[in-house]
Parts: sequence; C-alpha cells; structure tokens
Amino acid sequence: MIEAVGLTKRYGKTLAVDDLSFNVQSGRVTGFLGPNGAGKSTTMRMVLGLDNPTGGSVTIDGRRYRELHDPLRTVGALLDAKWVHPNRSARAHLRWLAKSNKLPDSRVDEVLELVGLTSVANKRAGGFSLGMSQRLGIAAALLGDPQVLLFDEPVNGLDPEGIVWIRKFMHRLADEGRTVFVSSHLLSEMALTAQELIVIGRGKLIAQCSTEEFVAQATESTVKVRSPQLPVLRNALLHAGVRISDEGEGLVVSGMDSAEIGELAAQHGATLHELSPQRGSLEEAFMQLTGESVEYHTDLEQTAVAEAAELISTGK
Ligand SMILES: Nc1ncnc2c1ncn2[C@@H]1O[C@H](COP(=O)(O)OP(=O)(O)OP(=O)(O)O)[C@@H](O)[C@H]1O
Repeated sequence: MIEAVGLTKRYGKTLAVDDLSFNVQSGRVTGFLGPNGAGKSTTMRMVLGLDNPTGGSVTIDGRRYRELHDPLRTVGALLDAKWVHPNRSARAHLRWLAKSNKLPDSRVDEVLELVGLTSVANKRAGGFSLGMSQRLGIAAALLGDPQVLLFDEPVNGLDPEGIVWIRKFMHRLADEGRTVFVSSHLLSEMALTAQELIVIGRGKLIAQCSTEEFVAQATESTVKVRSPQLPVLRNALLHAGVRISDEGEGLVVSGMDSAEIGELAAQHGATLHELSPQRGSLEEAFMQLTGESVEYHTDLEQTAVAEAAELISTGK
C-alpha cells in the first residue's frame, strides 16, 4: 500500500503538490488523474525518493522509500521509457540493472518473457519503437518482483495495440494482488484501465473513489422520456417539482429516477415510448471537478475531451 499524508512540494513560488493525502490499495489498478501540471509526476517522484517533500510524508508499506532495505524488491517504477543506454541490448540493459541491484541474473529472461521481448532481447534498445521501450521499462520495473508498481503516463504516444497491451498487463498485475498506481491525463484511458481513481488539480486532492462512484457523484444522472402524451407527462413532472428540458421529441428529467417517472406516467395515463437513464461520462465528471484547476484551457483540449467522451460512449 502507498500512503500519502499531507504531502507538499514547493518549487520556489510554485506549489506543485499541496497538502495531498491519499492511499493506494493492493489488488486494484489505481489511476492518478489530473490535468497537465497538476502535480502527478512530482508526487510519483516523492513516492520513489527522487524528490524530497517540503512537508508531509509518503510511505510504501509503512516505510519511506529511503528506509526500504531492498527497494527494487519492494517497488518498481516506469517513469521514463527512454532511460536506456541506446547501444545496449535489452538483455544487457536488464542484466546491468539486475547486477547493480543484486538481483539474480535468471530473473532477466523471466521478465523479458513476461513483457514479450524475448525475440528481440539481443537487439539494440536504441532502435526500439516507443511501444517496445515501454515494455522494456516495465520489464525493468518487474526485475525485483515487487508488490508495488508505479507507472507515469505509460500509454503516452503509444498506438492502439500498445495501449491495449499495457491496459491488460496492468490488470494482470493487479489480479496477482499487486499495488498498481498509474498516472495519466488521458481520461478515456483511465476509465477503461483503473478501478480506483485519485484525482488531483493544481496539486490538491479533488477525489479518491472508485471510477464508477466518481462519475456518479460528479455528474447528475438524468432520465430521457418519450411519450405520445408528452404535454400530460410534462405537466405531471412539473407539478412534482423536478427539472425538465426538451430534447428532440422527448424530455430529459433530472431529480427523479426512471421507476418514479414510470409510476407518475401510469397515474396520469401517459403511455411511455422511452424511459432511459442517461449515465454521465468520466469526461463530464472530470471537467466538472477539475475545470477550475486546469492551468490553461485551449480549444484543442476541449476537442480532445469531446473526442475522449465519444470514445467512452461508443465503448471503443
Ligand atoms: N523541478 C521543477 N522545478 C520547478 N517547477 C517544477 C519542477 N517540476 C515540476 N514543476 C512544476 O510543478 C507543477 C506540477 O508539475 P508535474 O510535472 O508534477 O505535473 P503533472 O501532473 O505530472 O503534469 P504532466 O501531466 O504535464 O506531466 C507544474 O506547475 C510544474 O511546472
């Protein structure tokens, strides 16, 4: 388990991480979500002892990183996939890492197999595609067979096949009972990958809950209704004090669930042609909660969010 208590990091005038408290449980993929510049990488660096907190603390299984006897056997991390000597082969890179951390050489071939790089193990890592480099980075993180794994933006720049591979691999690691903490600003990806979310904006905690709860809490659920006796139904709903808006040939109702609307329609003799609950998307929830904490808004970001929402709603 990873636990942060009042974690704070200041760089000069910038408060990159601001009194952040959260915990990351084992056996689940926990997404660390926030807009660019929210403080995700800084937080991960502090978990790994690469940066010192200005205040508060973060521990892995109750110990600060520097107090761990055998760090690589406790926690593995992928922060920068291109952190490899370009002229070294994948196998040589992992051997060097294993040797310098007193890990058995036999583990190198095991992790190469796990990430599917056995056939290119003797090729120069400098010639690897981004997807292959990510796999090599994950192999390095797994060398010590740690229970806790951190991945900083692992799918950035990957093609769809690479993205799906990483997503499945994370699920597998969590199913093995490991703690998997993965940062991303890609909302649609987190909706598909993470079971739990820790959402931050401008260094502050915005939410920690399951992905489902996050969407349910942050977005208002509505019900779409269509009826040949729409005026009757509209009056009955208005009388009941709920909010309604017109949409196409029907109404969108907030503040009443579908069962109650069905009962009300029956009481007033209105036939229903549609009664469908509308679920909010992670994008809507994210924009609603982090809207004010995004450092810079651009039209391009808005377009990206709309595209991501489309991806989720079509389930692609
Ligand atoms: N070494 C540093 N010196 C000064 N400021 C820094 C440093 N590292 C990060 N920052 C600032 O701290 C804030 C948080 O940055 P961080 O990289 O942790 O965010 P992030 O959520 O990982 O963003 P991204 O998704 O863009 O990587 C930003 O305003 C950033 O400019």
